[in-house]
Amino acid sequence: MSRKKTPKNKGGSVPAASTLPTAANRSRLACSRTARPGPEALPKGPPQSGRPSLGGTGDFYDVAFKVMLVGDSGVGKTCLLVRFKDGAFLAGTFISTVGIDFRNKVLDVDGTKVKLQIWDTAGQERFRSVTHAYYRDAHALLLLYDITNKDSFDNIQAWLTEIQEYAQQDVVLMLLGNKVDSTQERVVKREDGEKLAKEFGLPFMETSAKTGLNVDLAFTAIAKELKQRSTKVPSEPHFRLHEYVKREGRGVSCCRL
Ligand SMILES: Nc1nc2c(ncn2[C@@H]2O[C@H](COP(=O)(O)OP(=O)(O)OP(=O)(O)O)[C@@H](O)[C@H]2O)c(=O)[nH]1
Ligand SMILES: [Mg+2]
Repeated sequence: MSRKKTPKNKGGSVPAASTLPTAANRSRLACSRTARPGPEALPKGPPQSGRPSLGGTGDFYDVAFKVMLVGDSGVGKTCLLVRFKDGAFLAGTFISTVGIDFRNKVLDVDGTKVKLQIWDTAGQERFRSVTHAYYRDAHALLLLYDITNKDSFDNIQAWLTEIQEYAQQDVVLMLLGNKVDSTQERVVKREDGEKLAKEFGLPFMETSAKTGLNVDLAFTAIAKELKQRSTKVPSEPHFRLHEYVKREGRGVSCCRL
């Protein structure tokens, strides 16, 4: 497998650099405190499918995939991405994402460099039409709710309907119950999350962008699944996403908070 390198500050042929948020806007992507790009900085259209020529940071990679973070406003999508990309949690005033933005991260999956282009969408209703356009090119979706916010959990079914309507049929989907560090404020039981996930046949984990619990695991699991789907090496043992997540996912009681 030949290894690709995307030039710095230059998108690959697809999507065109002009359709992507600028580097300046990307650097402003941060959880809670940072300013978000205004509507004028939004990509003009959805990125086209095609790999491995995604816009990038200059990292070498073998295969590349687009992952989207979706869910109600305030569930912690931006924080989850910042935790995964930078290993940080910036508590403070909540600044809602405007439109859509992305970050890249390359993971080593059993010797294969897997590049994830992770799209952080705005949960607010008024940006739905913008984000809908991006669903069809997504290879994977992380659907989040907030364990301290019942509405965000109740809205998961509506999100699934939306996903069914706009995403590819074979999109890899995972349900995440975020903010598991907030034990006092919990209103959605872990079992309820598990039950819902089972009902829809989804892998499920509880996460915390604040402590980092299961954050790397969620993205790694997605990367493993996507890599397997794209490379299909017969000698490699079959990767089973549900089992992996169940086996590797850690409960809140076992971890530092
Ligand atoms: N305790 C706790 N707070 C979190 C966690 N993740 C996010 N938050 C807080 O929740 C608020 C919303 O987080 P964001 O990541 O900006 O939410 P979002 O889903 O990106 O929201 P939109 O951009 O409006 O769609 C912020 O105040 C964060 O500090 C978490 O894991 N634990
Ligand atoms: Mg956000």
